[in-house]
Amino acid sequence: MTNVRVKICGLRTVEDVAAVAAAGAAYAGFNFFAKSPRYVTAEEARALALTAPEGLCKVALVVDAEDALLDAITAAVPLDMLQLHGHETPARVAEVKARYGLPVMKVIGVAGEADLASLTEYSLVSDQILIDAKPPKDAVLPGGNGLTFDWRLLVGRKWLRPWMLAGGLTAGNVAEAIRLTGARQVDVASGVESAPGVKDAARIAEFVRAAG
Ligand SMILES: O=C(O)c1ccccc1N[C@@H]1O[C@H](COP(=O)(O)O)[C@@H](O)[C@H]1O
Repeated sequence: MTNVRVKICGLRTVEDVAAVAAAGAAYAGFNFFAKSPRYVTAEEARALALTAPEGLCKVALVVDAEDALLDAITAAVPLDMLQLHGHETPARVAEVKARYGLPVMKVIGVAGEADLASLTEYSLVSDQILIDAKPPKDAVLPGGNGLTFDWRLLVGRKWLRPWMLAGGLTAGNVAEAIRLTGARQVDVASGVESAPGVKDAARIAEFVRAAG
């Protein structure tokens, strides 16, 4: 385990989970957004989650999910956290947290200073905050696009909750992102893949090393 806690998101195979655990990442993310190349069904995620070693935090990524989907996911998959990656309001975040009894990480998409304004309000109802690049208006995916944002926006900031940095991180830029922002946790999806949705064990190991 490195000092900086790493989340590898969008795992689809047993080998992915093993690679994430072997590399020393702290979080393993399963993606339940159907349009994503990283999508897994609740049954697939259950099979993967059952192979995760104790201590690896298993996170379900959902986008504006209704209760029916969350009910199905939480019933099937042994989870440690929910990642809300859509337009969930603070009230919806609070509702999800209360209904499922799991820690909730709300995602804030950032393109400029103004996007940080909602962070305090979301911090009051979330256990963690994930700060990601805001997707382009015409993007199919609300995340996982391999896009960075201006990390200087985060310099010197303090928030009420633990937070994670995401958006276009790779083994080549993660150390600089951490140095600039002071992030103690980072998240990556596309930056450790050989093709969309295909994780690469060597890139995962390299990313975790570079973040450490
Ligand atoms: O990865 C996806 O396909 C995805 C789909 C829908 C919402 C979020 C998604 N991924 C999350 O996006 C960020 C950054 O991804 P990347 O490293 O820039 O590819 C990360 O938090 C993923 O969890």
